[in-house]
Order: sequence, then C-alpha cells, then structure tokens
Amino acid sequence: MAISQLVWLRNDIRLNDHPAINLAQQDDDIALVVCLTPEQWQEHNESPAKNALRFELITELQQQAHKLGIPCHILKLKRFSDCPKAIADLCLEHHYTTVWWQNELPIHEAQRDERTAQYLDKVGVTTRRFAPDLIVSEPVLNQQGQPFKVFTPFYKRWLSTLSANITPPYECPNNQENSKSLPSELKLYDKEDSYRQDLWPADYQIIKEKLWHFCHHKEADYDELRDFPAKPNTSTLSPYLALGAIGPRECLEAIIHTSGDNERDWHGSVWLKELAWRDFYKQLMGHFPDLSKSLPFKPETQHIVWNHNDKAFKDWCEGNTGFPIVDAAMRQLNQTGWMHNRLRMITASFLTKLLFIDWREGEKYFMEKLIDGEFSANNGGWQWSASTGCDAAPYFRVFNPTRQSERFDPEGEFIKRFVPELSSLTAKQIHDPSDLHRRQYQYPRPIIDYKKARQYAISAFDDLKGQ
Ligand SMILES: Cc1cc2nc3c(=O)[nH]c(=O)nc-3n(C[C@H](O)[C@H](O)[C@H](O)COP(=O)(O)OP(=O)(O)OC[C@H]3O[C@@H](n4cnc5c(N)ncnc54)[C@H](O)[C@@H]3O)c2cc1C
Repeated sequence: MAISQLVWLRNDIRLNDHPAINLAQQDDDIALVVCLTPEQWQEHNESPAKNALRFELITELQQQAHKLGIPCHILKLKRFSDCPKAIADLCLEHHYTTVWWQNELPIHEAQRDERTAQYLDKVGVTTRRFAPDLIVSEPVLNQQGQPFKVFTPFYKRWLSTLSANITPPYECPNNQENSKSLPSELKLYDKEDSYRQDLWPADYQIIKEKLWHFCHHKEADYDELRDFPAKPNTSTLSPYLALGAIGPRECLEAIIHTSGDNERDWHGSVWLKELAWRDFYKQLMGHFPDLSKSLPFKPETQHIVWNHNDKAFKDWCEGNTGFPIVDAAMRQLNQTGWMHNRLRMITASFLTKLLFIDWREGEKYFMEKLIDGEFSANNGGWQWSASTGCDAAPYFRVFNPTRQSERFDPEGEFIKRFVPELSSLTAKQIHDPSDLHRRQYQYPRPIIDYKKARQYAISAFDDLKGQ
C-alpha cells in the first residue's frame, strides 16, 4: 500500500504521545521526516551536547520506526530556509499528499513553518498543523483575550484550561505491515566529547522509566527537597523535554497517576507547576516576538549600561570567581552539560547583578553548553534573574552567593564534588574560604566585593526610574 501521509518531526522526537503521528495514521500509512539544520542550530547557539543527544534520539527513533514499517527520512540541510523546498521535493518524489507537524513558537521556527506551508500549497500538498507541543497548547489568555504577563494568574487559568481538556497520551503508532521502511543507513555525527551519554542516554524506555520513577519516589517531596543541588531530587528530564523525547501528556498522566486523580490532589503538584513555567515561557515567545530578538521584556531596561569585563566573564565561565558555589555550578555545567535550577539562579544573579554583565552574554554561554538548552526557558530564566523580564525577580533582589551556599549546600557536599581543591575544608570553612586556605589550595580570591557590587547594581536600576 502506498504511503500518502508525511509527519515532520522537530523538537518532538518521539513516536509515543504524538498527536500528528497518531492522527495522520488514522488517515493512511505514514512516513516520518527530520530536517537536520546544523548551521541554523549553531546560529541559535545550540550546544554540541544537545545536538549529540538529538542525533542519538533520531537514530533510536529511526530504528523503532523501521521495526513498525514506518520510513523515516533524514534530510541533511543547513538552515531553516532550506526546509520548504526540501520537504516539497520529498513529497513529490514519494507522492506524499499531506504533511503534518506541530507548530513551534520562536520567530525563526514560526517563519520556517509559514514558508513551508505556503510552498507546499503551491505544489499541491496539503498541510495539517497542530498547536505547539505543550501541556496546554492553546493560548492561555486573560478575560480581555490578552496574554498574561504574570505567572500566578496564568497558572490559575492554565490549570482550569487543563482540567477541562485532559487528554490521555496518544498511543504508539501501529505496525504498517504493508509498507516498506527505509533501513537506517546514516551516520549522523562524530562522537562528541561534551555529550555525557552515561548521564543522558537516548533510550526511550529508560526515559519513560525515569519519569515514572521520579513521580513514584520523588515528586511528593519535590517542593521540600528540590533546592539542594547535592541531592538528586529533581527529575533531570529537561534534556528530553527540550527535544520532545517525552510527551507532555505522558508527564501529566504520570503526575495524575501518582498524586491521585482527584483534581485537588494533582492540582497541588509543585512539579506540575514547574512544567507550567515551561509552558508560560513558551507561550510568551509566541505572544511577544521581541523576545526572540534578544530584547528585554521591560523596554526601560534597554537603557542599562552593562559592564564589559572580559576577564571577569572568563572567570565566571570557567568557574574561577572565588565564590565556591558559583564555581562549582559553572564547572558542573562545563563538565556535564546540565546545571541544577537553584544554581542557574545563583550563577545568573552573580553575572548580571554582581558582575553587572549583560544577561545576553550569560544566556548565550548557557545555550552553548546546556544539553537542555531551550530558547524560551533559558531566555525566561535569564531575564528573570536580570530583572529585565516578564514577572522577573525585583531588581533589588540580589542573591548573596555565600548565604545561598550555606543554605542550599550546608555541608559543602556539592562544592566538593566540582571544586575538589577545597575538599578538605569543613562545612563552616568551605562557603567562604580564608585567605590562607585559598593560597594553600590555589583557589582564587573573590573577584568582587559582594556589598559594593550589590549596591552598584541597585543604583544602576534606580537610575532607570523615570526613563
Ligand atoms: C538562568 C536560567 C536558565 C535556564 N535555562 C533553561 C534551559 O535552557 N532549558 C530548560 O529546560 N530550563 C532552563 N531553566 C529552568 C530550570 O533551571 C531547568 O528546567 C531545570 O533545572 C531542569 O532540571 P530538571 O529537569 O531536573 O527540572 P525539574 O525540577 O524536574 O522540573 C521539571 C521540568 O519543568 C521545566 N522547568 C522547571 N523549572 C523551569 C523554569 N524555571 N522555567 C522553565 N521550565 C522549567 C523543565 O522542563 C524541567 O525539566 C533555566 C533557569 C534559569 C534560572
């Protein structure tokens, strides 16, 4: 039987819980396509580690699809602008009549989708486009039909929208016995040193087990324990969510299953609330295209004159600031491609408020290193930390790295893991080592004076008043 339906996968690299795959297969047999656009990804600062995981997932998916008799084409292109013609040519060559996909919201992705739909229309191929791959895909709007600019009311509306439209995960596609699938033959990339396959395996079964294990064993205490980076109390599913290896309805199903299907129970899940932050930042990208253009959400903060200090930026990137918690965090990022959320807040506050370096520098560095780099969440996190963003931290809230360290890594366990030169210090000494210890262990002196740096940042924001 000829295949007539083509499903285009992007940051939704999975077969399970995929609305386009599921619904397309109800019409006819399907094929899949993935477009590799390395030049574009590089321009978006996507990290080698994230690309390596992406390639591993695509390879794994292609093999799974092959077993089901579903062909999976991989188009090696350069940029998003190459997609419209390449997809159209593929359709004409294989007689695919309809292309299905889930829309993406950042500006370049949205333009790519629009141009592809127009191109396909011209060559007589139909498109079936779905809402973005979120827990609540439809725009969550206030009573005036406007986007929310504050998270809490967004979250209330998001929860009620969700309750009214709970959908179970879409099932894995059926076996297409009569179709001939293309055998996997592509070598997608050279092994990347920065990709820690031991930490982030591209195995769909393991990913699913990780989700259920977290929901069964950690989710209930998540609120209380999530802020301590030495302990594995968060899900560490972010790399898989960023590439869509796990579906939003799968996460919701696991939460409801473990918290109880009474609305009162699962509405109380703090982990669900974190997933709502992800939706919030994604939806903001769609409503406010300026966010995709490196502009601050609060226009007045455009006037801030940030410091240019290459040496301090380098020290921050390499984990040599002389603040052990900041250095441990940055070394975690550099060595594993991931950083704990509390530490992302501490390091981002350090860069933007204490070094007073432009948040866009930090945003770019994170994207270049993170295996879970997700434009919307990263931009949201950086603008939150720099107090330039939507529902951001108030500008006078400047994290004290030493206090944060004492509070969230009280024994210095996390610091010792990534700053081993300090491992012989006691819990009392490690958060702010003495000059003697710094010399003895060749650990740098603090590159800033916290009190002075804090005051500088607050005055700079104060000066914006009336702009
Ligand atoms: C400066 C800064 C940059 C960040 N950059 C990214 C990024 O590039 N990619 C990314 O996925 N997250 C980013 N975050 C959010 C958060 O730090 C990570 O999602 C989280 O640490 C991932 O670990 P986890 O999977 O164990 O999260 P969990 O605590 O288990 O949370 C579950 C999921 O919810 C989502 N989530 C949690 N917190 C947030 C949040 N504050 N904003 C948006 N989504 C959230 C993530 O998808 C996460 O995997 C950033 C935060 C800050 C402060």
